[in-house]
Amino acid sequence: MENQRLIELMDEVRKRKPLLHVITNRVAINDSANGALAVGASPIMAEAHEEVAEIAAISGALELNIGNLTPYSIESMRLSGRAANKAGVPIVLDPVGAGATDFRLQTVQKLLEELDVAIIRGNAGEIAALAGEKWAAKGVDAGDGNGDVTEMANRVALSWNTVVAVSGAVDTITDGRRTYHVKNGHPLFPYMTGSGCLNGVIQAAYAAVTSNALEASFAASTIYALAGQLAGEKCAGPGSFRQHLMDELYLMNEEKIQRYAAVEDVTGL
Ligand SMILES: Nc1ncnc2c1ncn2[C@@H]1O[C@H](COP(=O)(O)OP(=O)(O)O)[C@@H](O)[C@H]1O
Ligand SMILES: Cc1ncsc1CCOP(=O)(O)O
Ligand SMILES: [Mg+2]
Repeated sequence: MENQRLIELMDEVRKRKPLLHVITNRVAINDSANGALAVGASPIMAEAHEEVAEIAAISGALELNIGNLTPYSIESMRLSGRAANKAGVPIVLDPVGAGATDFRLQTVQKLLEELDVAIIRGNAGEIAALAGEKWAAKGVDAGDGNGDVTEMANRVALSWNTVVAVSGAVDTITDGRRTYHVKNGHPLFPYMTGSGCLNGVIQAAYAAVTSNALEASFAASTIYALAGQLAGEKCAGPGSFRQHLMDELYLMNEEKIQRYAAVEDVTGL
């Protein structure tokens, strides 16, 4: 995918300011809302059963994040997800900690069976859990494993007919046929809790402006990782990284993308 297309999509998000319906965990909720605003989207965090279907149906995209699951929030996800599917609103799912407990994994599998999900975004441990691979995930963190991340991502994408974005030092984005790597990023990212969750919200912002989920996910992954890279170069530790990340998302522009985006089409390699 050409850098020019990334830039067009970035401009489109800023121009259209899509409404994003986000159901997320209480750790990441504030940074997720601020990051959505920084890229030009308009977030609403809502999980009351009385209103979620209505909000999902009028949104540009719906993001479901299972970081703090409760029976109540699971029902919020089902109700909003069904309304989104009915209205043709794309859904992004972040399977936070899917490798940590059976409850999380089973909830994700049930959501995927019931809903048509455009993008699954997770770290390697979470995608390995969905692929049924052995992997030493560590709570909500990626942990360690020997599996081939690209192969696992392709498999998960094909089984659920979706796009999979695996984050890490290198991000892998695939629909099971075409696969991209994004090499931007910064080692401070894993020190900011909720940075993966915010990535998911930005995937939703881009999914709201194109019906091509693969290009949405690739653009969101690249712009987010690059913003983090530029933020990391300006700061000393996790506290100021968070502030600089918000600034760099807001300040992202054509020149930075043309100069620094480190992406590769690895299809068939
Ligand atoms: N070691 C790393 N080096 C550079 N960038 C990273 C590294 N780990 C994660 N990232 C970046 O951090 C962002 C959040 O991803 P990640 O930390 O994997 O999510 P999660 O918080 O869900 O585990 C992604 O954009 C990814 O590119
Ligand atoms: C620490 C924690 N515990 C439950 S959700 C959560 C946040 C996880 O965020 P991320 O996946 O973005 O690191
Ligand atoms: Mg995560």
